Amino acid sequence: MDTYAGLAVAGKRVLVRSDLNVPLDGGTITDDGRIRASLPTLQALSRAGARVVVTAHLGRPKGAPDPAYSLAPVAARLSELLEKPVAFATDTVGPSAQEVVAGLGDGDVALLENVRFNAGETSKDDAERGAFADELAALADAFVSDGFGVVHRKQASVYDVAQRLPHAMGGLVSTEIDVLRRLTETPERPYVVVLGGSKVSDKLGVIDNLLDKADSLLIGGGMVFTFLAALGHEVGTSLLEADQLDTCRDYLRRAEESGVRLVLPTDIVVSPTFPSGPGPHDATVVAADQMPADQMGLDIGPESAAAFAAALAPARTVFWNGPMGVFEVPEFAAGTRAVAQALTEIDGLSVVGGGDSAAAVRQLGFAEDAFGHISTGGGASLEYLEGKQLPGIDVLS
Ligand SMILES: Nc1ncnc2c1ncn2[C@@H]1O[C@H](COP(=O)(O)OP(=O)(O)O)[C@@H](O)[C@H]1O
Ligand SMILES: O=C(OP(=O)(O)O)[C@H](O)COP(=O)(O)O
Repeated sequence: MDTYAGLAVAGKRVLVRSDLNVPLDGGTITDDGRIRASLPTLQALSRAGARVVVTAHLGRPKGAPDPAYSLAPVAARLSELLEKPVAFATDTVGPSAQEVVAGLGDGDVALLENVRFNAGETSKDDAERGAFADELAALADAFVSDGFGVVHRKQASVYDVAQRLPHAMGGLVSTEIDVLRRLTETPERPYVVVLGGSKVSDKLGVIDNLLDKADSLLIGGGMVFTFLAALGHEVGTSLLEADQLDTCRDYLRRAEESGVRLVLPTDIVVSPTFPSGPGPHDATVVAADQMPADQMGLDIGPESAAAFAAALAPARTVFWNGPMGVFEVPEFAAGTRAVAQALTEIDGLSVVGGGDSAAAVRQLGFAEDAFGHISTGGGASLEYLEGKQLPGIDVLS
């Protein structure tokens, strides 16, 4: 077979946008789930005789090279998992990329350096993004969009490049969409959505639409403190979106009016500083309306974890994005563990979405098949569930 999803790929240079945004500790990958999830598409293309050129991002560098966000460790892991060499270009579209792509034989795989080292990738200016997409497109004859975790981003390697090359949807994106569609069409009720994590400014907005769709919304992680502050409580040095207080008040009012349960934690695990380095770390449980001014909230407390588990027990459909606390550190992992455990016990469809949420359930020792589906995209899943148009999907049709 020399085609992939209807695209002629044999002997062609095929640019694949994957989401290889994995958690790193120093240069060590702490969870390679997203790399594993990218393999079937890359293997299928390679088997079909394509010259596979993978482009991806890591973290949020500021549009210029930054060694802390290099994809070099990812290239090494990708090579191990594919059991074949992966040529690594030390730039994204420059001389190294051009040389690496020119050196590929049929079936070979290369990875380009972090696409977000280029300001054009994430620019809001169409012309600047387009100019960078031109350079990316010049490296290939066709494009496969397989980075589900970024399909909600209107970025050059996701959106603009698809306008410049013959393109197809990758198998990972279509599998993810198939599962999520079940949650939007006829979710069995009660339908509970659990939100947490640290991308608060990105994800607070999704509550707007989810209030019309879910029966209960459970709020944990860094998302909590803007709500607590909106209720007039002290939140110390916790994550806070100070310009979203009115929005949170509006959500609380609408939830009350519409009968949707919007559940906030009643107790919080606090610490004087964000934990770094090996512990033990100072961790104290306080009431959510009595946080000390000089401490930060790093997990939901035990009473809240039990309440969240109880709210999840009758659910027939659950979507969860965003850890309940800084799960990477044992002192602040209990809330995330309790929610994960509750998801494994429901009688219905449980979906965990997001790079860190997926990493959390694996790191905390849960078997992947204990959940209905583990999605590689958190923000992307949430925006899909909201019913939003996703630029990276729309551009393919
Ligand atoms: N209270 C908190 N304060 C700061 N960071 C938090 C808090 N709770 C959770 N986090 C962090 O949120 C991160 C994951 O957030 P996010 O990227 O939104 O999730 P996902 O990748 O699953 O979509 C984790 O690294 C975790 O340590
Ligand atoms: O980690 C990701 O999303 P997620 O944390 O919502 O799962 C994706 O790689 C997208 O990254 P971005 O949110 O920096 O665009």
